[in-house]
Order: sequence, then C-alpha cells, then structure tokens
Amino acid sequence: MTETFQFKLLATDGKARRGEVSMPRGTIRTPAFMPVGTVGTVKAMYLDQVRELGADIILGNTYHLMLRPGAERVARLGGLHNFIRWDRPILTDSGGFQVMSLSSLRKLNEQGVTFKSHVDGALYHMSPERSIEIQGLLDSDIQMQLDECVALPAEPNEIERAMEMSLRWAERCKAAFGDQPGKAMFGIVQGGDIPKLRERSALALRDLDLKGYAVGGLAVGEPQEVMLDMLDVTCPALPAEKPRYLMGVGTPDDILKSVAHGIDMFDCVMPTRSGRHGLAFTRYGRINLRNARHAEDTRPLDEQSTCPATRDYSRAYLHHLIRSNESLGGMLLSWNNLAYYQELMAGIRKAIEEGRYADFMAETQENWKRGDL
Ligand SMILES: CO[C@@H]1O[C@H](CNc2nc3cc4c(=O)[nH]c(N)nc4cc3[nH]2)[C@@H](O)[C@H]1O
Repeated sequence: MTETFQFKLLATDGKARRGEVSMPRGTIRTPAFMPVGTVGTVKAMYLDQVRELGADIILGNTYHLMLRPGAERVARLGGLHNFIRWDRPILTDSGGFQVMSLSSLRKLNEQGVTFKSHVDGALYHMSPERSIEIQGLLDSDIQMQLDECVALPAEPNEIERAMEMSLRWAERCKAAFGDQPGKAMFGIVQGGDIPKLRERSALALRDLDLKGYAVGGLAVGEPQEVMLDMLDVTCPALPAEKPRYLMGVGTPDDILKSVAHGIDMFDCVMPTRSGRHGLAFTRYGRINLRNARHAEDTRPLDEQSTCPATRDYSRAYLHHLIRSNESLGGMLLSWNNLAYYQELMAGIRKAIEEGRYADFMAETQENWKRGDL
C-alpha cells in the first residue's frame, strides 16, 4: 500500500505484462479481474467470499448508485466502502455507457447527457463535472472520465464525433478531479473500429498525462478479432508505464488473448450474470447446468478444486436448483465462476512471471476443448 497511486511493471513476456497497482486502500496484482458490484453488491456473493477468491478490487457504477440510493446519501452514510463493507480499492464507471444502454436517453450534447431514470422515470442531467463529483461522493479510488461509447457498427463520422467529444470531456474530468494523490482518474480511449481514430484518441489522452487508461467502445457485440485488432493499434500508443483497462471484457478466452495484447485490468458481468442463468466455467470448458443430461450426474463440477461450490455439490443438485430457480443455484454458480476467473488470473500472472505465457495460453485453451468429462 502507498499514500499515492503507483503502477509498477514487474515482468513482461511478449506484450503480456505482470504488474502491480499500489494505492492507499490496497495493492492490485495485474493482470487483474475486477468483479462487478454495480449497485454496491457483487450479485449473489458475500464480499468476504469475493476477497477470499483473490479479488483485489471491485467495480461500482455511478449511473446505478446516483439513481439509488443517491450519491449524496452514500456520502452521508460514510462513502461506498463503509456502506458495502469493502475496504479495498473500488473502481467506478462514469455512467455514460449505462445511460446509453439502460436509460431512455433524452439529450446528449457538449454539456453532457440528459436522461430519464430506468428506476422511476425521473429526469437527470449528468455533465463530465457531475460524474466526477458523484464518484468523489462515493469515495471511489479509481474514477473513470465521462465518455460517449458508440454502439458498433456505426458511421465513421459518428464515431469520430463521439471520440473527439470524449477527448474534450476527458480534459474537463481531469480539471474537475484535480489533484488527489491517493486516487486516480482514468481516460477512456474511444474510436470504434477505426484504427486511425483509436490512435488519435490514445495519443491525445496520453498528452493529458493521466494515471491510467481504459480502452472503451469495445465488448459491445463486435467480433473478437475486431476487438483484438483495436488493441493492436491502441496499446502501443499508450504509455507503457501506466495501467491499461479493457472495459467490459470478457470471456476467459477474451481475457487470455487481451493479456497477450498488453491489457492489465478487466471487468465483466459474465461470471456472475451467466452463473445466475446456470452456466458454469471450469478448467475443462463451460457446462450449462440447465441441460437435462446433468439431472442424475453425482459428480461435482471439479473435484480437484479448492472452492466448495466447485468441489462439494453434485451437478444433479446444481441442475435441480437452477431448474427450480432457487437462489442457491445462482449463488453456487456465481461462487464457482468467480473462483474460476480468479484462478485463471493467478495462472496468467504466474505464467508471465515465469516467461511461459504462450505455453500457458495454449494449454488452457486445449483444456477447454476437453469439455464436460
Ligand atoms: C456486450 O455485453 C454487454 O456489454 C457490457 C460489457 N461491455 C462493455 N463495453 C463497455 C464500454 C464502455 C465505454 O466505452 N465507456 C464506459 N464508460 N464504460 C464502458 C463499459 C463497457 N462494458 C456488459 O454490461 C454487457 O451487458
């Protein structure tokens, strides 16, 4: 832990990076997977479990928390860490993406976004400055700039307009954030699937000398190779000594490949959301517990796992819980899936340290093909 925000590169293997982010509330081992705690909870999990599985940091969301319980209320209650009982770092997204994907957007212009809440229909206006103010009220450790994420496919001039405005919003967010040594404000690279716009966005954000950089505008339904092609353009244009965070990514395969393209931090609802719907991630690939073929299978998901959800419960029981829509089904599979994601990240970090990341990637992908033994 340090009084300031520091990123150290500990080892590299090709473009893969093993690093460490140090902050007053704790150290983040990278490459890192950040469980998503959108409305102040990693759904169906106790945060003690989330920590025990190896998470050094979790995500919160400005959009959801400003609507309910309200940013000023969270501040009155002592900030998000006290409210949810998580004393390690929290990264908050700025709200722009969620406004586009969740609310009925009324207006988007240079000043910011005006939208109606998906909770109660109330009208809100959020400027870049208000987004940073909200993240401050939440006492967020890593705050994201407000940006405009354009859904793909999109017209090039639309992608350019949104990217340029996001750059201007980055400057406004930097000014609003000011100088907070123990915290960080990350810029977000936009530019859609257009290499020259991606490079322009990354180089312009680099000139702002921010503490870290996110790659946005991806994981919005584009093919994996398009995502990876954009990383090939974006990562080299970002400073090597700052952390890189790929927003909303992804499947285990997305993560393996994005690490090989130079990404340090990830977040995704996949392990928890798909767990609630019956999907289990294991060393040998995915298992859909809704499928009737599990109805009398007495084996656990993986008897060699140290995670009780993975080692101690039969597939038959998990199938029954999911089919019965019982809460315990989503709880056990969220637990299994987050355990698997953190085990994967630990394996990734070790493989980079030992200079064998290419072999680790190949072995891991080979094991996934073994399927549901
Ligand atoms: C395709 O699956 C859906 O999409 C989400 C994951 N994909 C994703 N891409 C993102 C991009 C941005 C961005 O450009 N800017 C900001 N501020 N935040 C972002 C957050 C993002 N999350 C899941 O929620 C899932 O519902």
